[in-house]
Order: sequence, then structure tokens, then C-alpha cells
Amino acid sequence: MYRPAFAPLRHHHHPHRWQECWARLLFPLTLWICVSVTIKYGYYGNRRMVLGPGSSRLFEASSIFVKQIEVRDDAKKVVSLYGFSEKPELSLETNWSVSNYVTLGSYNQKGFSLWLNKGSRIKMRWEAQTSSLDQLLVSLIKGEQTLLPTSTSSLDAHTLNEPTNGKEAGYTIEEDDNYHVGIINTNPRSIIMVMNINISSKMYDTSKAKSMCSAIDGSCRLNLLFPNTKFVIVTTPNNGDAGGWYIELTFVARVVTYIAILGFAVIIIYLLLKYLGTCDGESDVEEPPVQAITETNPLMPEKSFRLPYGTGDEDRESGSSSSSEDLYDGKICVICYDEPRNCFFIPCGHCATCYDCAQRIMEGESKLCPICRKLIHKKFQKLPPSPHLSVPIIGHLYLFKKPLHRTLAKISDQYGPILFLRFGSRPVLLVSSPSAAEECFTKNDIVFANRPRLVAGKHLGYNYTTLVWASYGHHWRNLRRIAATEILSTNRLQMFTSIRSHEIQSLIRWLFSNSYDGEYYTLDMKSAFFELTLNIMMRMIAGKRYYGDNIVELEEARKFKEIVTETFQLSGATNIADFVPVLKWFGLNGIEKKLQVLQEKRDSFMQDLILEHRKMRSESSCEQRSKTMIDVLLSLQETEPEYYTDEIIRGMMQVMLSAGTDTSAGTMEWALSLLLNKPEALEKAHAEIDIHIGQSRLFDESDRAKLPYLQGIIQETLRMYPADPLLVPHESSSECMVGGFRVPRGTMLLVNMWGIQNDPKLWKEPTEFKPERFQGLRGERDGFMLMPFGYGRRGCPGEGLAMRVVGLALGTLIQCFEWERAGEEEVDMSEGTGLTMPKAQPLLARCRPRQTMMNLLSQL
Ligand code: HEM
Repeated sequence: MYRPAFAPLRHHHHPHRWQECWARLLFPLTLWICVSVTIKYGYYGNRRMVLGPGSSRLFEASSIFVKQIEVRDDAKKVVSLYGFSEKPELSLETNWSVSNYVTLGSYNQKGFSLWLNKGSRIKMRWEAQTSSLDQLLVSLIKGEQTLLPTSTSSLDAHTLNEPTNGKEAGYTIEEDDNYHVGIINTNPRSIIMVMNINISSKMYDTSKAKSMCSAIDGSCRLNLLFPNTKFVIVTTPNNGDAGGWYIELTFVARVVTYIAILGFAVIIIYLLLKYLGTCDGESDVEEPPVQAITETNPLMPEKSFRLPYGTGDEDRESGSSSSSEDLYDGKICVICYDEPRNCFFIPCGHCATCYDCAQRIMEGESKLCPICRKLIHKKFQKLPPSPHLSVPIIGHLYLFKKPLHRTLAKISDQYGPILFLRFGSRPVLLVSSPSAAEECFTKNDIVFANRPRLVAGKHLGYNYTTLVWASYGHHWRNLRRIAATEILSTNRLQMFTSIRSHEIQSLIRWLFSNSYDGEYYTLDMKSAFFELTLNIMMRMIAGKRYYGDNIVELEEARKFKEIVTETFQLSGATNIADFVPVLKWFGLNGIEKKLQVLQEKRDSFMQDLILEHRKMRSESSCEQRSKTMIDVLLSLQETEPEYYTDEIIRGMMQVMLSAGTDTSAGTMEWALSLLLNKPEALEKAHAEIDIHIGQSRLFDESDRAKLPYLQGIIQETLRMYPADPLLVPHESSSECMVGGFRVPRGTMLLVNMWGIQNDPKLWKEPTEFKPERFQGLRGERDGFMLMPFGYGRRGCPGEGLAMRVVGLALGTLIQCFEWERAGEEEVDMSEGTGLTMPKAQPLLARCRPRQTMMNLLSQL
């Protein structure tokens, strides 16, 4: 049905705009809450006051907000401070009096201020020439005021009367406060008089004070005992001297409390907004998420395909776009009805067309908005949609529960496969569909070939100069070339075949020798796999092994193990300061210091190995020289010493070691765990190996090609538990387009490979371990649905080595041993935290030599 392009749009409740408003309100709201709480409960500031002699003034000063109170009394009259947890009683009384000759000018006043508690009494008596007595007024002014009132009829003034015999007056104080006692002369002439004042002052009982201090030297500090002190009393001595009682109190704030209040306010507001966000989520039921899923083929399609963003399965099958109702109200361009709307017009702000149609409108003659017919000045492309709201400072970090790949998959499921997030201050593009991943790694591969500058790369990546951390450019290309041609090339891998088979044999020997009488026994397979890969890598790098039997340099091995443990602990930890740099100011970048220390250790260890190799090379002839990775790099150094510095060599060694060990070891551990939970798959693998290899020789790397089921096991493991579930983060070096959206320069790219590889819309029963799903398929990256090693320029260069090592280890272990779970219950498959998706619980398994292999095993 035809619809005029400029017919009015039905307005929907728009969650994102609503959330944006909240996001903008959040900061002032938090500030307002904090300021109000502080003013109401925690603002004390400094106070200057006049107390007078024999005073006792009570303050409420909670030790939760106040750490310390300092009193300053410049006249050094020995003021004291007392701290209490309970309000003390006003049970004591002290009397003092002053008696003075006073000369009082015409229309002038004299007097003094003092603090009086309820129940105190003032008695005054003055004597002067009788004629002038009637024009003398006594005033008592309540409040902090210490100045002459403009007139004695001031509201706060209490005029004393009842003069007897001269004049005399008395007053009982009804409220604790500051009082000014004064006498005013309304005579046209000055007079001389005698004034007597007698005060009986109510005092607090300080005998139960928890802490006290006396300002003998003019000042003292009272520490408020946390958390009980709630009241403080300032007392002045009773010396009858009514002048010069200026005292200053300074309240030292307990900073932690204020920070806690701020944090609490942020949490409350976050929860509030999250709740509102949930409500929005509910409203999304009516308005479907930004993009309906487009890839539907349950298993690997024959060819990769890219579907228009926003259309559903039925659309593709029927060939039509969708019902026009949906299109019109939804997100499809009102001009072409084909592409998503992804740009908006200035000044009217309408978002109605795709970028191409907007371009055509702008190039045409009318340049009018198809909705409101206003003249368009500019068009802007939209950023990808953002889920929930982005909180100032932390952005979307608050959404993330571990494991991150699962949380991100849920968010993508709800809001669409191309999302724009903020991890603190970092813009992030989260991609979780094959077509979007393909767009990133083909059309935009160079744009996304940079790595974000995270703190780990600064310290462990030699200031972003190693193969993993370097940004795209000449230096990275060179390192990549060396890795691909000199270290991980098929030729070089072939050369090192014996190292790998020797290491796997030594593992088999060890397993065999531990089994008593061919019976099952339990062992820790996590460590076994990790040590196997570390030995293989270190032998390829430096010709040394540090785990197992026959270790020559024990101390060196100990140091190496220490470095390895720390490296994997630290590289798995998230450094929050990477995303919220402001935290560095508060010293919350502890990981950075640990990384520095670790890097120093790693550096000196690797440098010792280089020196050792350099020495060996100088002592041996060309033919005798070994061909470890260090040797290869040292020979490159000889030809180009300025470029191949020791630092570059150390960097390359460290990259190989950290990128190539726990990834492969983890994959082996997951694979064996999956097999233990599905014994029929293990049986099939046994059978396949028995048929193709038999019992007369050990499995070797070249056998992998003959064993499709074993390959299926590895592929299926990498599908369900990819070692880098979010790949390694990339960063865009310039602005680019993904899925029709604008992606700004400097955006971190996260491709949720786990999400894609476990998406029920793409894979049939994705949670089921089914190695057979790959049978008959080459298992390549067709359709960008399976990419555990990444793709494109920054894809993993170690894939060939990893597949050989994992295949060899699994194949040999299955060939030689029978395996079962350590207990009755299934192996716990929960994912732990860390970069390379480790198993939360290390795999314990039981094994025993296969009867048919006894002969061969005993000859090893
Ligand atoms: C099962 C084992 C392995 C898996 C699943 C794996 C996976 C990956 C992934 C997903 C990436 C990032 C791709 C991207 O950025 O898009 C990567 C990068 C890398 N991998 Fe592997 N890897 C494995 C084993 C190895 C091995 C054995 C080595 C070398 C000895 C290795 C060396 C590297 C290096 C150097 C990079 C960085 C490449 C660059 O930034 O240019 N990996 N790997």
C-alpha cells in the first residue's frame, strides 16, 4: 500500500530519549542530593563566638561527620572541650559578678555578651544620680547579636524594670542562647554610674566526658571518638572577667563520610534509573528492539550473506520488505523502504531516511525534509543505538556483570547487534552479528586495525610496541611479517614438530607411570595442559623446558613459574582506570604498579636468556647454531641492529609466551571437560582413532587431517568456549560506517564472538556439544559465524600452531587413555573470570591406560 512520504508519523514512546533525559539529569541530581545531605546533617564549618566567663555551651557534632574540633582562644583564658556520647545533664551552677564604674555617653550603651543556658539567672543593679535614673534603660538581647540595638524597642529586647532603690532588675533565662546585657543612656548628657551584675550560670556536668582537651596555649584539638561521640561542650573558666571572650571553633570533616554519602547517592540514583530502565525495557515489548536478527541459517551457510539491517526472516523468505504498517512506524527509510533510517536533518531534527536517500535529497533541488517540508541545512548520520542510559563518568560500566561476554550477549539480544556503549570515558562499538563482524573485518579492516591503549599494553607491551599492542603501521607490519614468516610459518612449525611430539610423549609417559596396575587415578588436567604448552613454547623460544622431569636449571625454572603465574593473574584483571581515568587521581590504579614490577621481572628474565643465546652463538659455528626463536631474532639483529633491538626481541618472546600458552591449554581443558560430560562423543573419538591409527604407533600431528570427528571436537570446543570470547579489542583509527551507522574515530571495537557462536538464531541447539555438526563442512569462517581466532589483519597468527598442539595433545591422550569424571556429577562448566575464558573450576579427571595401548606405552 502506498503511503505518502510526508504523512505524519505516529509517535511512540521513545525509551532512549527518555533515558538520555535522565542521564543528563543525573549529575545535577546527585550533586543536589549530596549538597542537601551535607548541609542538613554534616555541615559544621567554622564558628566564632563570644562565651563570657563561667559558660558551658553544648554542640551536637557527630563523629561520623566530624573528625576533630579545634578551639582557638587568643586571650589564653583556658577554654576546654569535652566530648560525650550521651547528652550531659545541665545540673551544675556557678556564680560570678562584676561591679564597675561606668561612664556612659549620651544616647550610648555599654554591656557585654555571654552564653547562658536555660535556668541561669541575671541580677543587675545600678546606681546613679537620681535625676537621670529614669532615662537609663537596661536591655537584654537574645541571639548572636553583640552590637548595640538601634532602639530598645527592638523585638528581641527585654526591658528590665522594677527599679528599687536606685535601680535593680532580675531575669531568668528560658532558652539556651547568646545574650547581650547592656545599659542604654537616653539622657542628653553623659552620666557616671555604678553597675553591679550578678550571674548564676547553669553548667553541664562534664564528669562523664569521654574525651577532653584544654587550650592552655591558646588552642587545642579534641579528637571525636568514632562512632560514638555525638555531643561536645565548650566551657570557659569562671574568672569574672566579662570582656575579651572571642573564641573560634574549627570542625575538621571526616572525609570518608562525605565520599561514602556521594557513593551512596550515586548508587541510589543508579538503582532508580535502572528501575526506570527496566520499565523502559518492558515498553520495548511493544516496540521491538532496534534490530530484528537478520541471520537465520541455523548452521554454516554456504556463502556469507549480509541482510538489510532491520528486516526479519519472513521478509527474506517472502521477498517483500514487511507490512507497510511496520515499516512506516518502524525504522525503515520512508523514501526507499529498504534501508534503516540512520541520519537526521538539521534544523528540524527529523530522522526519516537512510543516509543515501538523505544524500539524494540534499543533492536535489528542493532540499526539503520529507516529514515537515522544512528546508534542510545539514544531515547527520546517527551513531548506533545505545542501551539503557550512559551515566556520567562511568558510562555503561554499571551494566556489566561477569562473565562479560554473556552479559553483552544479553544486551545485544535485547537492543540489537550493533550497539554504541561507553565504558567510562571510552566509546565502544559492540558487534554481535556475523554481518556486522564481517563489515568490521573486511570493509573496515584497516580502520579497525589499531589496538586501544590500555594500561596493560603500556607496561607488558613495551609502551605499545609489541605485536599484540602496537597500532597498525609500519612497525606492526614488520613484527607481523617476522611472526608469520620467521616464527610461526608452516616451515618453522614443521621444524619444531619434534619438540611438540617429544613434549606430548613426556606427558604420556608421566601419566602412564603414575597409574598403578593400570587402574584409574585422579589428576589435575588444568596444570598438566598448561605445563605442556609452556614447555612447548619455551622450547621453541629458547630451547628450554621448565616443567616436568629432568629440569636442569631449577632456580631459573622457579623464577619462570613465578613470572608465568603473576602474568596470567594480572593480565586477566580489569584495570578500571583504563575506562575511568579520574580514578588514577585517587590512587585507584593499583594494578598499574603491580604491572610495572612484574614487567621488570619479566624483562630481566628474558634478557638473561638473550645474553645466554648471544654467548652460545659467539662460541659456535654457523652450522652448529640452534634455531630457536631467540636465535632467529638474533640473526636478524646482526643484519639490522638498530631495528631489532634487544627490547624488540624481548617483546616478541613475551608475546608468544602469553598469547600462545593459556589459550591452547584452556581449549584442551574445555575440550576434555566436554568429552567427559558426553562419554558417547569420547567413544566416537576413540573409535575414529582406532580405525585410522591403530595401536602400533603413537598419534602424530599429520594424523589430524584423517580424523574429522576429532577436528569437529576441537571446532565445537572453540565454538562454545572460544579462548578470546570478545576477541582482542580493536580501535578505529578514523570515522567509519558499520551497519549504516557512524562510528567515530577512537572507538574501541568489541566483537562478541562467543555471542555469535552461541546464538540460537544462528546455531541449532547451541548449548549442546555436537562435534558432528561440523562433519562434511570445512568449518571455515564462511558466514563469519565461527571465528575463534579472529579475522583479517589482526587475526591470530598462531592459529596453525594452536591447532597442531591442541590436536596432538587431545588425539594422543584419547588414543592412549580411557577417561572418566572425577566424581559422579557432571564436570562443572562454569566460566571463570579472566581474559582467556578460563574454567572456573580446574578440571580434575580420572584416567587409566587403555588395555590395547599397554604394549606401546610401556616402551616409551
Ligand atoms: C586456541 C588457541 C588460540 C586462540 C583461540 C587464539 C585467539 C586469538 C584471537 C581471537 C586473537 C585476536 C584477534 C583479533 O584481534 O581480532 C589473537 C591474537 C593473537 N594471537 Fe592468538 N589464539 C590462540 C593461540 C595463539 C598462539 C599459539 C599464538 C602464538 C604462539 C598466538 C598469537 C597471537 C598473537 C601474536 C596475536 C596478536 C596479533 C595482532 O595483534 O596482530 N595465538 N589470538
